[in-house]
Amino acid sequence: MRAALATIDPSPTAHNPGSFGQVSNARPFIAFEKVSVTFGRGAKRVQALAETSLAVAEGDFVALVGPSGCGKSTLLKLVGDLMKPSTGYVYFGGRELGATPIRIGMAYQNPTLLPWLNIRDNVMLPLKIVPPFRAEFRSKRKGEFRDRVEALLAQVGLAGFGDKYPWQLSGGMMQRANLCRALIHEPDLLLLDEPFGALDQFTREELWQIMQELWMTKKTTVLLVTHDLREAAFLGSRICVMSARPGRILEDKTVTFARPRSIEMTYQPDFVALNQQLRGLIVGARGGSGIVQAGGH
Ligand SMILES: Nc1ncnc2c1ncn2[C@@H]1O[C@H](COP(=O)(O)OP(=O)(O)OP(=O)(O)O)[C@@H](O)[C@H]1O
Repeated sequence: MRAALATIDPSPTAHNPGSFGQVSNARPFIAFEKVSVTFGRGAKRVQALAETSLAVAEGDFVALVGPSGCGKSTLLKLVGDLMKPSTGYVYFGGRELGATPIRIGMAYQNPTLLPWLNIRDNVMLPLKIVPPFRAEFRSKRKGEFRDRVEALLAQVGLAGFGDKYPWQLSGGMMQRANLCRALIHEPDLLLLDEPFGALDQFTREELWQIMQELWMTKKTTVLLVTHDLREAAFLGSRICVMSARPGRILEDKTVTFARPRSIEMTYQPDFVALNQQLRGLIVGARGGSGIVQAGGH
C-alpha cells in the first residue's frame, strides 16, 4: 500500500489522451492512478476497466459517459471504497484511499429511502450514523439537525413534506429527498449513478436544475455516471468519455457554458454541437453501430 500520492504525470499521453486536461500540477482532490479492474479468473475472467488515470479537482462536477458496461459504475465503486482496484491506486487528498476519512454521499437510480421512516428522518439518517455528526445526534436532532433537514428539503421544493412517508411521494419527489439525504452530512464527494435515469423527461429536467443549484451553493465535488448526454453537458463542468469495455478514458472535455444553465440553453447550437460530438465519440467507442442509449442527441 502506498501512503501518499506520487506525482501523477499531468500530461495527456497517447495511451490515455487528455485525461488530465483540466488539472494542473497541484495535488488533485481525487486521483485514480493507473487503476484497472478484472473480475473472476480463467474462462470467467472479465476485465471491466483497462488501465485508467483520472484526476479530479475539489469542487469539480465530472460526468462519466460511455457505452454500457464500460466500467463507469466500477470507477464510482473504487472511489467509494466498495471495491479495490486489481492494479493501481486511488487517492483522496493526496493520500491513498482509507488513510484519511472521507465523507461520501451517494444517490442511485432507485431512491433507497427506508419505508418505515418519514422523509425528515430518512434525510436525517446520515447525521445519526456518520462522524462527527453522530456524536451530537441526540442533542441536536430536534433542533439544529432538524432545521438543517427542513432547509434542505425547502431548497429542493419539498417544504412541508417532512412528515410524509416515501410511499406518499412521487418518483421525482423521492429522488429529491434522496439527494437531500446524500448531501445532509456535507460530503467531501457526491457519487451519482444515473440518479435521474428512471424519471420522465420533464421531471428529470427539473431535477437537473435542482442538482445544479445544490452544487452551486454547496460546491461539493461530484462524480456523475449517466447515459444521458444532455444531462452530462447540462450538469458537468467536465465530461469524461469512456471507451467500450475494458473502459478507459478516451476524451476529457471541459464544459464552459455559463451557470446557471437553463433547459432552453440545451437547444442552442453550441450545446447541440457538443452533444453531437459526444455522441460521435460514443458511437465510435461502441464500434460505430449508431445506436446510442436513451438521452443522446
Ligand atoms: N462483480 C462482478 N463480477 C463480474 N463482472 C462484473 C462485476 N461487476 C461488474 N462486472 C462487469 O464489469 C463491466 C463494467 O461494469 P460497470 O457496472 O462498471 O459498467 P457501466 O459502464 O456502469 O455499465 P452501465 O452503463 O450498463 O450501467 C460490465 O461488463 C459488468 O458486467
